[in-house]
Amino acid sequence: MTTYKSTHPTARKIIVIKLGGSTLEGLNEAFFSNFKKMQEQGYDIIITHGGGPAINNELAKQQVESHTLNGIRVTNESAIGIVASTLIAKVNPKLVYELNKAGISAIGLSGFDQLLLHANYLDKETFGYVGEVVEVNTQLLKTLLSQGIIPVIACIGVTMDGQALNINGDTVASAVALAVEAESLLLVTDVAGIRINDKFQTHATPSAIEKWIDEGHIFGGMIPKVQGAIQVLEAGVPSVQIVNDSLIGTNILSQELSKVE
Ligand SMILES: Nc1ncnc2c1ncn2[C@@H]1O[C@H](COP(=O)(O)OP(=O)(O)O)[C@@H](O)[C@H]1O
Ligand SMILES: CC(=O)N[C@@H](CCC(=O)OP(=O)(O)O)C(=O)O
Repeated sequence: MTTYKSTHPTARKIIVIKLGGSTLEGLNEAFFSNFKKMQEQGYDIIITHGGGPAINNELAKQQVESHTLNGIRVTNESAIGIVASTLIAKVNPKLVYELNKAGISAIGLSGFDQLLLHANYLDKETFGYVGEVVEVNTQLLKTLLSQGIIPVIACIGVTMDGQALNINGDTVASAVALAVEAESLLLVTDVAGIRINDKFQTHATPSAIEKWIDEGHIFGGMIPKVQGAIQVLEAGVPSVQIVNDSLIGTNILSQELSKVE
């Protein structure tokens, strides 16, 4: 079993919460009040977000083609500008506004801010302008957290020569959770966790997840979620959950729970 040993200098533990684009329109003050409770319980919160539906709308409006491969958007030269401007100039400020209105001190960021998400091309031939995270500027995040400010991160990375790259929101959430040695990663989406044969799973192990992907029970946007979840769990983040906006969902466990009679 992997043991988790934090080298984080502050006593407060960090929860990384990823808000899926599928959920952003429906979030309300009741949901945001969960964040206040977490802060009162002594947790620092970092929010990352996607924006798949907003990006789809904008691409359609501008008649730019895009498709996904295993939940990752193949992003051509015309699409990257639209993806970046939708996430950074529309989705991110709207969410930051809602948070501040709900009394939560939040600041909007993308990978460009103090090289927050330094990225390289994932595989330019296959995916185009899609990134993988090379390094997260954890110092910037910790500085904001120490002031009681919640960083709200749009999933756009930047190369060393200033090219914006599209990174899946779940991948960014996992990279940030790993980098800050989070206590917990919450992936908030539009379903109550992983559903297999019409049954939502309360827990899932990496081996079961791999089987479900192979059998086609897990597909599309759920793939980067479970892959990120397994990666961070194996690297020592103690708790990873895929949940809906009532925070009901699947706990991803590093190994099978022993059966309770
Ligand atoms: N086994 C599964 N259980 C639940 N949802 C699944 C599963 N496989 C694929 N999905 C799909 O994944 C979607 C969530 O991913 P996505 O649309 O990318 O959401 P988000 O915008 O929150 O990242 C669900 O709405 C569902 O259509
Ligand atoms: C490379 C890649 O797939 N990027 C995603 C980024 C947005 C995202 O992840 O949005 P959700 O949270 O709604 O899934 C995209 O272009 O849709």
